[in-house]
Amino acid sequence: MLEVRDVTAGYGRTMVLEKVTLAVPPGGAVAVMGHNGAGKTTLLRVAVGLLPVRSGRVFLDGDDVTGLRPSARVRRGLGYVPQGQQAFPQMTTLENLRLITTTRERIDDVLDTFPALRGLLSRRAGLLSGGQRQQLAIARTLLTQPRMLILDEPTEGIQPNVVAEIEGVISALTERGDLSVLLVEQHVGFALRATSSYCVLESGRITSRGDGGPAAIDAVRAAMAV
Ligand SMILES: Nc1ncnc2c1ncn2[C@@H]1O[C@H](COP(=O)(O)OP(=O)(O)OP(=O)(O)O)[C@@H](O)[C@H]1O
Repeated sequence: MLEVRDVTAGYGRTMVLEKVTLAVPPGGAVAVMGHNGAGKTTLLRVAVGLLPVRSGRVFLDGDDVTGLRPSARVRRGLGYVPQGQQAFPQMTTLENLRLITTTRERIDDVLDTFPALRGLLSRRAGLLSGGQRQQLAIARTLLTQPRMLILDEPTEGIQPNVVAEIEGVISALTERGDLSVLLVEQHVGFALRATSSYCVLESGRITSRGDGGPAAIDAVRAAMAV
């Protein structure tokens, strides 16, 4: 589980987050929504340890990890998939996966979640579509066997006809029960279907939060229309 408690953080003298509190329970899935520039990526960077807090604390499985580097948080079960479908373009899909582990069983296990990648193992990552590269990026992170997975806008820049495929993969992950998920996502309908609760971030503050599910769409749209 992840808890961000009363966090204020920013860049230089500019504070982006103001006393943000958010918890992802064990096995739970929380969506963070908000307009461009609201501070969503900044919040994820604080959770991962890429940006220090100005005040407040970050807890992972109940332990205070505020002062820990990203690598130490990864060792404690945190997985982070940043924006932009990152992969090594000159390497094949399989080579990208084998950078994380060479254990074939673990790669096979992860490929069960991404059957679309099975036929692409010898293709260079630079030749994959955006949707395929996003699946590869998530697969690579899953190979580290995280208990807490953080995803930053996984459907961004993906062609509309394959967005549903990405959504299917993420919904399967949030339903696993042994994985907690924090998801930043612009597609409100999908984000609410895939998660059990949501919060809306506006100008670095959480202005609305509640249970997920399709019934929350109107509340989120209203919160984001302000
Ligand atoms: N490295 C940085 N240095 C200075 N300011 C930054 C930096 N990264 C982001 N910001 C600023 O912090 C604010 C929040 O940015 P952030 O990327 O967290 O927003 P976001 O909600 O994720 O937006 P988007 O949906 O566009 O990704 C913005 O005003 C942005 O310009």
